[in-house]
Amino acid sequence: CRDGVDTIVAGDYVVTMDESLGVIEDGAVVVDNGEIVAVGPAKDIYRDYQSTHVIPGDGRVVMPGLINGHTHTAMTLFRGIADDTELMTWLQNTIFPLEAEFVTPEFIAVGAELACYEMISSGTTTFVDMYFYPEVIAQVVDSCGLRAILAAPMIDYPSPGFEGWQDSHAAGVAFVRQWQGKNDRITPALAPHAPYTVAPQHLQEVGDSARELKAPISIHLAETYTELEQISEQEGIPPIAHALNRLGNVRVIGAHAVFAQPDEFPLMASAQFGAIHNPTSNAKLASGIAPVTDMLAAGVAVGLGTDGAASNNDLNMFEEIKLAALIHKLRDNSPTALPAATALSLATRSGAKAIGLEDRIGQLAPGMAADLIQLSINETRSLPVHDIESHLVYTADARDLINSMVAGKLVFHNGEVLTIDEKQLRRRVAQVTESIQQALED
Ligand SMILES: CSC[C@H]1O[C@@H](n2cnc3c(O)ncnc32)[C@H](O)[C@@H]1O
Ligand SMILES: [Zn+2]
Repeated sequence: CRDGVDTIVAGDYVVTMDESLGVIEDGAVVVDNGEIVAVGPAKDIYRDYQSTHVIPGDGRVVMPGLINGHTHTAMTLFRGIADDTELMTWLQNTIFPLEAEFVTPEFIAVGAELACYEMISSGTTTFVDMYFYPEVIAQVVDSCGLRAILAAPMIDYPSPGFEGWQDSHAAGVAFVRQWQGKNDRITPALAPHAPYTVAPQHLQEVGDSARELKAPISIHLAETYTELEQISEQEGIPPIAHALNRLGNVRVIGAHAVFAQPDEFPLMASAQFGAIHNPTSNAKLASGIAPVTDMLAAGVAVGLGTDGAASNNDLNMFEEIKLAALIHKLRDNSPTALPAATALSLATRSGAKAIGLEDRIGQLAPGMAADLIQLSINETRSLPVHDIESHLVYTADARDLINSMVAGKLVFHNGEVLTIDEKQLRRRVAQVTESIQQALED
């Protein structure tokens, strides 16, 4: 009997997302030193391990923490400020001007903490972000305990903190150098905004920098039909092929891929590429529905994201999982198009592959980081539970969250975010909101 492990987390079900372990009934997960050391039937775990910290499992399910593959954290402060327009109008007429006026390091500190609060309380344990002042976001992530890939924005146009390409590129490289190897939970990355805001030779420069730094890239790709038309006309090939050709052999996390073309799929599947599907944002901006089932069938790694809270308007991954499971049935005119298990995988195992962290997260198995969530399956409003995967996709939501753990440390317990001072956060959000509202009235 091995005693003294940090934590044992039990569940009526442990949904491992691991191919051989599958779903374990009456199971438990053993956590030590930030990692999972064993997963199995609870009776075996209690026979083999002891801990002073045992989280009981009656009426609960344990699963991998959710992975949000595409966010713009501090856009939480623009929630609901510009609804019901299409992407280019939304960006150019509203969002870019708002960002020019309001985005400062203090704005980012408040907005990013608000985003982390929301993600922690809705079961996300890892996210991939692309927003201004990533060094400020990194401090927030460091202290709130989440895991993140934080990508420094690069764009050819003036934007908060930058004149244009040269200084945004230099700042991105400096950010990666500053944060690489500093915190196990934080992977610094580079974020050329999109093929329509970053010139082809600049994409090539980012690719070179990313290779030199061994850093991943996050980029918006093929989000709208306008982008497909514009890039195809300018470059003679569609946006994803264009970006991957220019960026070269480097890990690329491509947000949206709504207009991914079938003849791009083989390249997407063979490159170090992941497509992040953002169903709510794509629906709200009327961009379209990404060909997720076709990409999966072609072997492309696909993850799931919310996008920023200004185009969603929240960061709740349970909504994305359910919406993905529903809209692909409609798109493909088939109820079996995206089964519950596949939808769950987009936010866990497949999502981890799409962002290049499949060796650390996305499954509950020995050797993986101890990033997991425990949800109630005993709420009267959602009884009974006949099929746990169906329950997690179509019925469960953030209200069911009981515990959330990242790298072996609890960040959420019984309705409380343990790593963020909620009262102080609310005061800071109120101050920024008032200043935005005042400026908009003037
Ligand atoms: C360069 S930092 C990120 C930049 O992207 C903007 N943005 C937010 N959502 C989207 C989207 O869906 N497509 C393209 N660009 C988006 C954000 O406002 C920042 O300016
Ligand atoms: Zn985005």
